Amino acid sequence: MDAPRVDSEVGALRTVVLHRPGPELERLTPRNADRLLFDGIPWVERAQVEHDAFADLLRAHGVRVLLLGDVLVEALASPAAREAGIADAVDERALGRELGEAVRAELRGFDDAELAAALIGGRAFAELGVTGSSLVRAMSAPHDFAVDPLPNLMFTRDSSIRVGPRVVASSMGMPARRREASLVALAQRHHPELGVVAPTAPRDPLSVYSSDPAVEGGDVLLLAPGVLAVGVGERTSPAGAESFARAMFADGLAHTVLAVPIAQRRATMHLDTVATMVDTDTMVIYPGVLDGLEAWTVRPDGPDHLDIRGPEPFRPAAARAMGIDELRAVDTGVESVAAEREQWDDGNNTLALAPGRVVAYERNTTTNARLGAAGIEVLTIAGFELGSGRGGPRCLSCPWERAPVE
Ligand SMILES: NC(=[NH2+])NCCC[C@H](N)C(=O)O
Repeated sequence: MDAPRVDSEVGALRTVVLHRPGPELERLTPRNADRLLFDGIPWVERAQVEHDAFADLLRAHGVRVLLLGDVLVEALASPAAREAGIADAVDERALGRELGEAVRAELRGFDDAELAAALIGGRAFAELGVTGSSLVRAMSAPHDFAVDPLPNLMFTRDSSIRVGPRVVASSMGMPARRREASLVALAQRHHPELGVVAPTAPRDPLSVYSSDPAVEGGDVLLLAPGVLAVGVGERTSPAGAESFARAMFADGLAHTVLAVPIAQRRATMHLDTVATMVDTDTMVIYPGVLDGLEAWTVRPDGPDHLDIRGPEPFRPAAARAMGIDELRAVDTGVESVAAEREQWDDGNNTLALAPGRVVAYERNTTTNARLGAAGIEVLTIAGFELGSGRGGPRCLSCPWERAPVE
């Protein structure tokens, strides 16, 4: 059987990985929300209702939805996966060696479902049975975390990146999200059906590798087969973009990478917060950056050498790399206050189900109306609670298979 592939942002979506938010969101408090990258305290049950509606909409359009929580439990049937997950979750630098070992021992006693819940939802000291002499334990409040929760796991876009048949485990820029990438990679690698093989041989048709300098999936757009745009800003560093580009070139997965500088701000944490593909030749781009967006065009030039040119305006550079006359941008209202409000609420963060058909948050009425006027079919979901972590339909989904675009 051929490996599933993703070669574009818009080819008909066949399979997608989502994560239904759960108890990990109940960990958020006003005291820790900033550190855990949330702007509000979500109502968890409502977030689940919204997420279920999103998954149902995708299923109604013929998309197979894989839920990360289920995938993880199945993967944890492997003893090696259990041990790797536990090793990753227990930070000896925070707990010390003795307490770390005690927490590991307790986690080893959990069944697969309990362990998955602990790896995702974290564990407070009060919820663990570990006793014994530990200064860390003695000096910690009962609700302090012995194992950190992963409330951003539902933003599956960021923690792994599928390009062609390859799955790249991201190297997360934010400390609060570092463990997500290894947990997701573990779930994928050990899952009997997803069956992604070991990370060792980079030229295997299917493999997972992570590039050490930071690169997060929300920054990576597959503009066209062989053409990637990589946002460089708060999450992805220039070194991350470069090592990602080199890996893509070495494995023949891209011929051009456009490095796109974006402001290092919360509102523009990833490239996909300001621009996403809505059709083979059309993007929705936040008007506040539309004219200023630039790109460095990076191409391979011999085995180790890179040909780097720029910076120049993004759209013509992208069009040239994609081999089209023009990369259209949907006009969502030049510099209007509505555009700024809706950018904050992920109005530009659409998920394409097929060329010209996207999922968007219903609240972004101005942006959605402009998309409709430009001939794009917009399917909407509620995102009042889901959006409190700042992420829209694209962030909430990791495409696992898309049909080729014509
Ligand atoms: N691809 C995206 N835009 N993802 C949004 C991630 C939101 C998440 N709370 C974070 O700050 O990391």
